[in-house]
Amino acid sequence: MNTIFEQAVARLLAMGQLAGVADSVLAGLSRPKAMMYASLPVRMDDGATQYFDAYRCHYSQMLGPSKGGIRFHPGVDDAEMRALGLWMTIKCALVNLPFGGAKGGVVVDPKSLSRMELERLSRAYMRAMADFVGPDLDIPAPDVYTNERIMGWMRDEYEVIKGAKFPAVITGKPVNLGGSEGRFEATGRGAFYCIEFLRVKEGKLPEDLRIAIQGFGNAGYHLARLLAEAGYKVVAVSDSQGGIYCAQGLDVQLVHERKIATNQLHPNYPEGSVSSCENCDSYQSISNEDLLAMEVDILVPAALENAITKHNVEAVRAKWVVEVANGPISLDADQALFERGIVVIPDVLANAGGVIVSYFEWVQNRAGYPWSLLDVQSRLKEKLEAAFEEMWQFQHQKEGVSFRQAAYAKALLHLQEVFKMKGTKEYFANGE
Ligand SMILES: NC(=O)C1=CN([C@@H]2O[C@H](COP(=O)(O)OP(=O)(O)OC[C@H]3O[C@@H](n4cnc5c(N)ncnc54)[C@H](O)[C@@H]3O)[C@@H](O)[C@H]2O)C=CC1
Ligand SMILES: O=C(O)CCC(=O)C(=O)O
Repeated sequence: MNTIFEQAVARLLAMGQLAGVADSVLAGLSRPKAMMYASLPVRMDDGATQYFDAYRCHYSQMLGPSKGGIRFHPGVDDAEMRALGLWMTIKCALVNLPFGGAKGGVVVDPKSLSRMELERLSRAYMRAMADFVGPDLDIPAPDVYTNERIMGWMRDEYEVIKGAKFPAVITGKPVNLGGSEGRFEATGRGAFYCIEFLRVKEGKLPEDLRIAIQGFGNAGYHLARLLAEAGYKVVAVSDSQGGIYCAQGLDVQLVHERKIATNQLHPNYPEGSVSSCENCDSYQSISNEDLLAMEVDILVPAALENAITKHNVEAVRAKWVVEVANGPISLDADQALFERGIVVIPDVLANAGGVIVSYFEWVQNRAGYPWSLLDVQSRLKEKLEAAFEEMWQFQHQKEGVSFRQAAYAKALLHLQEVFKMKGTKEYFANGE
C-alpha cells in the first residue's frame, strides 16, 4: 500500500494537472525542502533514560517561514510528517498567509508520561530543533496531543538556549505567555464558520441539521460547542475510546464535563472518554465505525488521517462531510463520495482557522501589541469567508469540479505565481 505521503503527492499531482499548474512547480511541491530527525534522550521519573524519535519537516518556504504543528503520537513517522507538511503548504497558500508549510512530531504515547516527563520531553524537542526553528524560519504550534502548556515550555526552552526573548518562535501559547486570544478554539471556530457559510448558501436552518463528530479534542470539542450554541443538533461524538449518541441532540457541555471528570489517570490530557456519558438518560453508546455510518446531515471527521477509506466509504450516509482532521478521507474514498454527490469541505479550508489565528498570534508577538478577542474573531471570519467564497465561485464556474479541486486550484495557482515572481531559474526554463 502507498504511504500517506505518496497518497498526498498523488492527490497534489492530480489536482495540479487539472488546474493547469506547470509540471516544474508540481515537482517542486512533491518533496519537502528539508527534514530534521533527532533522537531525544529524556530522563524518566524512575531515573532511567528513554529515547524518543523526533521529526521536523520544513515542507515549503516559498511563501514565507514554514508553519505547522507538533504532534505527540505513537503513529508519527516520516511519511506522516511529510504529508502533513504538504497539506500545511496548500492550506497557508489557500488562505493567503505569508507562510510555507511544516510539521513536527514525536513518536510517543504522551498519556503514558507523567507531567514532569512530558515537560522534559517537550523541552528536549525544542533543544534538538532550536537551530531548525525561529520566528523568521519555521514556527511550530499545537497539533494532536500537544497543547498550549507544551507550547509555553517550548518557548521558554528556546529563549534559555538563545539568551533572549522570542515570543514569535511558537504559536498556540497560553495567553499570559504571549498567546493570542481565541487561539485555543480557533480550529473549531474556523470549521464552524465554514459550516455556517455552506448552510447559508444551501438555505438551511441550524435546527434542521444533524451532526456527528469523530474526535472530541481541541478541534472537535470547540466545533461541537459552537454548533450546539448556534442551534444545530449535535447527535453523536466520539473519541479514541468510543462514542455517544442521542437522537434529540447531545448536551455538549455535559459530555465535555464528564470526559474531563473521568480524566483522573491522565491529568495532562482531557482523555477521559465521551463514552463515560453512556448512562445519561437517552444517551446510547456507539463505536467510531457506527458514528461514521450515521444518517446525519453533516459528518465531521476531527481525529486522525484515513478515517474514511475504501473499506467504509460505502457506509457513509451524510450529505456533507467537513474535514476538520488533516487528511481524514483517502484518495479512493474521496472519489467515491464525489461520485455519490456528497459534498466535502476539504481540510485545507475547514481546519485553517487554527493556522490563521496562529498567524495573528505571530503578528501580535512581533508588533508587541495584543488584539482583543473580538478583533481576532472578526478577522478570522473575514479571512475564511474570502477563501470560502473564492472556492465556491471556482467550483460553481466549472463543471464536475469538487470543492477540494477548487481549493487546490486556488492554492496551487497562487504558489505558481510566487514561483514565477521569484524568477527561480530552477522552475521555469524558458524565461516564462
Ligand atoms: N489543534 C489544532 O489547532 C489543529 C488541529 N488540526 C487537526 O485536527 C485533528 C484533531 O486535532 P486536535 O483536536 O488538535 O487533537 P487533540 O489531541 O486535541 O484531540 C484528538 C482527538 O481525537 C481523538 N482520537 C484519537 N484517535 C482516535 C481514533 N482512532 N478514533 C477516534 N478518535 C480518536 C482523541 O481521543 C481526541 O478526542 C488532527 O487531524 C489535527 O491535525 C488541524 C488544524 C489545527
Ligand atoms: O497553528 C498552526 O500554526 C498550525 C496548525 C496545524 O498544525 C494545522 O493546521 O494542521
